[in-house]
Amino acid sequence: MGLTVQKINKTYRSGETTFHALKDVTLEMETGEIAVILGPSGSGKSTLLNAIGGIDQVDNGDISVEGWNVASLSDKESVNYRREMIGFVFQMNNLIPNLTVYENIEVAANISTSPLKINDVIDDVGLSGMGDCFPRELSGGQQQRVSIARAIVRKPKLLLCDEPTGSLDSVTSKDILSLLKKMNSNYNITTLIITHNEAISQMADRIIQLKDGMIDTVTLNENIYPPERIEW
Ligand SMILES: Nc1ncnc2c1ncn2[C@@H]1O[C@H](COP(=O)(O)OP(=O)(O)OP(=O)(O)O)[C@@H](O)[C@H]1O
Repeated sequence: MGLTVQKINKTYRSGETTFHALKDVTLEMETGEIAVILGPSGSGKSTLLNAIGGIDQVDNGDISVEGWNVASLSDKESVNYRREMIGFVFQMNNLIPNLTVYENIEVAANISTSPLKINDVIDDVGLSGMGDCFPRELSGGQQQRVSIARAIVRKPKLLLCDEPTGSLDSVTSKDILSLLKKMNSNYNITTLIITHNEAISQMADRIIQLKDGMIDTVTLNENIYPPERIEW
């Protein structure tokens, strides 16, 4: 079933002015794919991701994610949709500073009916033995690993990443992208990554270029590189 977005429009209004942030955006992804959304600042990348993630409503059009009709969910249904279907990873990891690594992941696990085992996820993201650490004791890359663990523990079907390597150096970025690739393969999670960094598109099955709120191009990538071999 995957993901289908059909002719969605989103306008922001403030006072007299209206800004058309998404214009007839149509795209699709198959289950288990990795797609990258590229585009200049202000082209609508986050608006699109937030609409797909059920954080923000669109004006019209359809969004379907593994059978959920996202554009027509009530507030309560969209809470369930996000809880059952979506994992988010942001540039700023938003970890809770006075909770340990284990507890940060536990908070997310507790809102799921059948989460993964927290210690297994800690191992999966390469933080074995660090469950008792506090975020301030970790590097930026390790903190981002915790936020990926927090997203994964609820077994989402769709992982939405907004500039997941935006504050990391190139070596650490590749590590984080490798981890996202591993999670994508291990759990068959459809993965959508927003980035400013065109190099990241080398690891994606599908490259979506946005321009002025519209889809500029969609390219199916035939030469996929593992993240560690990306030319930065
Ligand atoms: N809440 C809002 N109210 C008014 N305008 C908004 C709002 N959110 C976004 N916009 C506008 O919509 C356009 C698209 O914003 P969006 O954040 O989706 O772009 P982006 O491609 O993700 O940019 P960036 O790469 O800088 O994060 C921008 O021009 C932005 O100013």
